[in-house]
Amino acid sequence: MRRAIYPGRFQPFHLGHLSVVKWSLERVDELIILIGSAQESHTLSNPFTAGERVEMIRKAMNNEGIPGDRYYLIPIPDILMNNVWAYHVRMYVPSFQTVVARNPLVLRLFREAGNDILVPPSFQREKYNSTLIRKYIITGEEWSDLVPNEVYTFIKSIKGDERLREITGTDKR
Ligand SMILES: Nc1ncnc2c1ncn2[C@@H]1O[C@H](COP(=O)(O)OP(=O)(O)OP(=O)(O)O)[C@@H](O)[C@H]1O
Ligand SMILES: NC(=O)c1ccc[n+]([C@@H]2O[C@H](COP(=O)(O)O)[C@@H](O)[C@H]2O)c1
Repeated sequence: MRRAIYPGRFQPFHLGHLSVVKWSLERVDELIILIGSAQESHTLSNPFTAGERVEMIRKAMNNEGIPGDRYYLIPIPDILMNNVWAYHVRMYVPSFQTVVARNPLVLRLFREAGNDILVPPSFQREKYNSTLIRKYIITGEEWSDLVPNEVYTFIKSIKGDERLREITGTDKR
């Protein structure tokens, strides 16, 4: 049984992330989706709480028909010491052999800790990246086609778009 871990902040979870998840599940039996920077919320770079990210990802996975026994969703707060982060992560999650990532620091830290690495292809990264989506939410440009439908509906339902505009001072009220 091969289990991999896929770390990200998922602020928000977009169609590129979903493609990475599907790509990974074609190669491993189980995927641990590590929701990083779990302590962060209500900021420009990290508008959503860890719990909200759990919810939006699970809704997207359900809608895709990805069975719940093929993945874990585990939020983990950051720590100050990069050097021991991979070991910190190990403490919170089921055992894994492989790491799925494109983030160079994440790759470096897990490689040094002795893990195998799987680097997914870039799925239209110029379009599917959370920074751009957060920018579109703030400027009012269309972003619904960049995220799974359930993520869009969920963010609207918690007024996450209004939150982001409000904390950046671009809310019209
Ligand atoms: N479109 C994509 N195709 C392939 N990998 C991606 C894509 N978008 C993000 N990733 C990878 O998924 C992991 C988690 O990404 P992350 O949550 O930081 O998303 P992001 O879109 O890069 O967000 P941000 O712009 O806020 O940094 C990283 O390894 C990142 O390189
Ligand atoms: N020292 C640490 O706590 C440490 C080190 C490397 C990555 N991380 C986290 O892993 C996640 C990686 O995801 P991103 O690719 O979205 O940056 C982030 O939440 C990042 O903060 C944490």
